[in-house]
Amino acid sequence: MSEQRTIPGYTLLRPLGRGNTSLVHLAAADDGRYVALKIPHEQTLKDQEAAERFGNEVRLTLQFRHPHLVQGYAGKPFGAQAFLALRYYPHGDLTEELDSLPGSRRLREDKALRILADVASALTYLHHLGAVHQDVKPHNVYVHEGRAALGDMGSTYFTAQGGKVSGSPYYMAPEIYHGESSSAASDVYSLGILMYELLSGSRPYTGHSYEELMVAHLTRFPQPLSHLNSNVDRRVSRLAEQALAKRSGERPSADELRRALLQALGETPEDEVYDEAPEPTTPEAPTRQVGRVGRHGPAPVTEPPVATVAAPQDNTEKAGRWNPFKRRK
Ligand SMILES: Nc1ncnc2c1ncn2[C@@H]1O[C@H](COP(=O)(O)OP(=O)(O)OP(=O)(O)O)[C@@H](O)[C@H]1O
Repeated sequence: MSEQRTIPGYTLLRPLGRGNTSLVHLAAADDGRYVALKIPHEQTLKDQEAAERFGNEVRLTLQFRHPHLVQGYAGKPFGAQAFLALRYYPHGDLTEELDSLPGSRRLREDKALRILADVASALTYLHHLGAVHQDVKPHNVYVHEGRAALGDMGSTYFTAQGGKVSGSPYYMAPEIYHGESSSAASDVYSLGILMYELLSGSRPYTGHSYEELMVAHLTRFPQPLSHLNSNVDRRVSRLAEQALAKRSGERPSADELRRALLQALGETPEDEVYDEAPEPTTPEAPTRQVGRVGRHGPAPVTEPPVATVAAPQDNTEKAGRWNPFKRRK
């Protein structure tokens, strides 16, 4: 059991949560720092696809560096002592925060706008690097003192290298349901769903099955956000609608959303500046510089991110048709 494994250099203090892939503990590192220590389940290590997904998460989390991505401190992508040490967020993920709200799941506008602007900033960075996240949803957003960070790089890949298409059905763009590849625009669609959810208190599309959700995403149009919440800035409301355009080419970029959200907060959006900031990642391996992109630029990595593979139409599971409803929360 992963619960019984120990990771050298860390003292496990208490469990924080359990996901499909791993168990996460609050742990004290030997240097005194508290971390969220992700340890893959035994089952994850035995299953090649799941193990690669975890390895991908470790490598990309350590490679990327941005104030609104969950920071990785150290990790080991594969093997019996695979782990990922992350910045610890005492309030857990955003789903937990929304669930704990009294009454509705609606955040105060300024708080929601700030979280959304931060996630849009993280996506702007990833898209700038040519990567797609593929799993933007509250479960993968962590908030501390009002500022948000996007986590879970397990499904992330560089579009130039190709990768396995996936997503969570409540947040998945129409073209993904059609079996097309993920893109920056499909991340923007997921961000559009998150905008609706945080600013109106409910998701725009609901359903009890994968098929019902697919029909909703492909054929329905939600009410304008400003009708559901009169406090929402009309430009933000219009952009949220555009982010949910059925055709990917009609959606705004993550950066346009970031700018609109910051303007709605009364701030003057600045260009994101990316300069080089390499730092060691996995201690045990030589490093290779991937690119020069930023103050929030990626750290060196040991090898290319996982993620080769399956063309979208080949994404079949054992039972036949690919059905991410089974896998993702
Ligand atoms: N950095 C963190 N700080 C605090 N709590 C965390 C952190 N990372 C994860 N957790 C807690 O652990 C839970 C499980 O984490 P997560 O969902 O990332 O696991 P996973 O198995 O890798 O994911 P998945 O189910 O998508 O495969 C989260 O829901 C959250 O409660």
